[in-house]
Amino acid sequence: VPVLPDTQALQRLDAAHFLHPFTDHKALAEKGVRVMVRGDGIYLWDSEGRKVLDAMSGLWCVNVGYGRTSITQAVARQMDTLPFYNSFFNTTTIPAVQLAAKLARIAPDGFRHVFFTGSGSEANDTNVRMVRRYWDLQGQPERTVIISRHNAYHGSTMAGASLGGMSGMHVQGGLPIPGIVHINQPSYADHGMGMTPEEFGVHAASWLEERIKELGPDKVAAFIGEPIQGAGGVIIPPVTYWPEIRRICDKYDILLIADEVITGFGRLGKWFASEQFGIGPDLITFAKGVTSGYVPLGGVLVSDKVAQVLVAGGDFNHGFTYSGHPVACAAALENIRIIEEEKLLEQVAHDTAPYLKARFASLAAHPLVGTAESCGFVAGLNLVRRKAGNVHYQVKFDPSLGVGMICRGHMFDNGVIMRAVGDRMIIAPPLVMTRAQIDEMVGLIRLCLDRTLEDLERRGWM
Ligand SMILES: Cc1ncc(COP(=O)(O)O)c(CNc2cccc(C(=O)O)c2)c1O
Repeated sequence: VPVLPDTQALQRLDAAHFLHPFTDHKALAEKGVRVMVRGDGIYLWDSEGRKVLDAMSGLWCVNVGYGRTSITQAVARQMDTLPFYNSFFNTTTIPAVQLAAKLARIAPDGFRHVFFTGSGSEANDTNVRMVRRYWDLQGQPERTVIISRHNAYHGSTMAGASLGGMSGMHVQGGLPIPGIVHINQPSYADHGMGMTPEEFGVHAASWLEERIKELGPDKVAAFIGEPIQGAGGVIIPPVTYWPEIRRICDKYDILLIADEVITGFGRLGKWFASEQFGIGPDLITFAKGVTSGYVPLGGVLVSDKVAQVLVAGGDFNHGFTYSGHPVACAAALENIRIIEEEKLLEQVAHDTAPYLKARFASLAAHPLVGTAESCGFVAGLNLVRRKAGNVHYQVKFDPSLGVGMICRGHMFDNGVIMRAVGDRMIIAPPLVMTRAQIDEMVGLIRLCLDRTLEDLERRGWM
């Protein structure tokens, strides 16, 4: 039996030296950080030997599951041969070339070029500079504004956080940077009262046209959106939304960026979600699932429409030390090979995502659950004080009660990891999950919902 590390010693060192992302460090130091030690398949073990089902795939990213030694071997081989070389100054490396060619093959039609970065945020920063360069080369340099949505998540760099619509991020650091504006999000539950979902999808897309007219079409460079909003709480737009967005972008000749950092690489049963949502993007952001998180990698798939202008325009003065990092690209190549060899796209699309949909939807019967929806291997439910057949008449908890975080605490204590966004509980499980494991996960979630209900009743909040 492996010797368990000294958790307390690690917690003390962590509290003394490690500034975590999006974290209240005083609160964390009091509670003590949880030290994750090992992963295998869909399970994780912490430094106390506790096993937990990782229904969040790390951070939406471990698509092929933990413990893939073939990725380890591919990475080790590349590290032994050439651990790093850059793609500046007319040089390249074999894995970077092979991955670029592979991505061109699996990308939607009309995408034959890729710009590599180290993360999704850097990929969205690349998008901002690329679309502005595109319009400059097109003789319309005043087209600089990018429109995004409230409650979107596009990263944490200055441009990534500005493209995002999280007010809690904007108030820290004087964001958004100039030239980035937001329209409302296509959340039927929050804004669709009195309309059918289909009517609402068209209505929500009309907010884009309104904003374009306000700004002046000749000032707008691009619109960016996640096919489904992830970190915003799994907001699945009505089917009429994206085709209408595409129509409006075409009408005003505005570039369309699909941020597929979460939805890419099989999470919705296809390499990319853009096709099934009818987005027809000009640029596609990717990261996370491209390597299943084993090594950091991100990038932008660039359509022929944009690439030909960029290539004809001479130097594009942008890029990063790790753009096309050979070890990250080697990890991605093996990750993609696993997805292909195990036919994970087909398995998710035709077997396990439909199964997950039915099992997850059964949670809507729970007294605490308002709605429970899924799209591929992303799913979200909302915790409500009073259920109602119509989502607009459900009674929410006072957000200050932090019911979502209470529920998440019960999840971890009972061996499953879910993400809480306000009072919405989210899963994005590894694509390798079997039907039996889906049953196990949904059973654990139901148990935790019961524990949460008991907890809230004890507090007198129901
Ligand atoms: C759609 C989207 N776009 C860009 C990014 C930024 O990628 P990087 O983090 O690699 O720079 C993301 C990342 N998404 C993300 C990152 C961190 C936390 C959570 C959460 O749900 O708590 C979500 C994302 O979800």
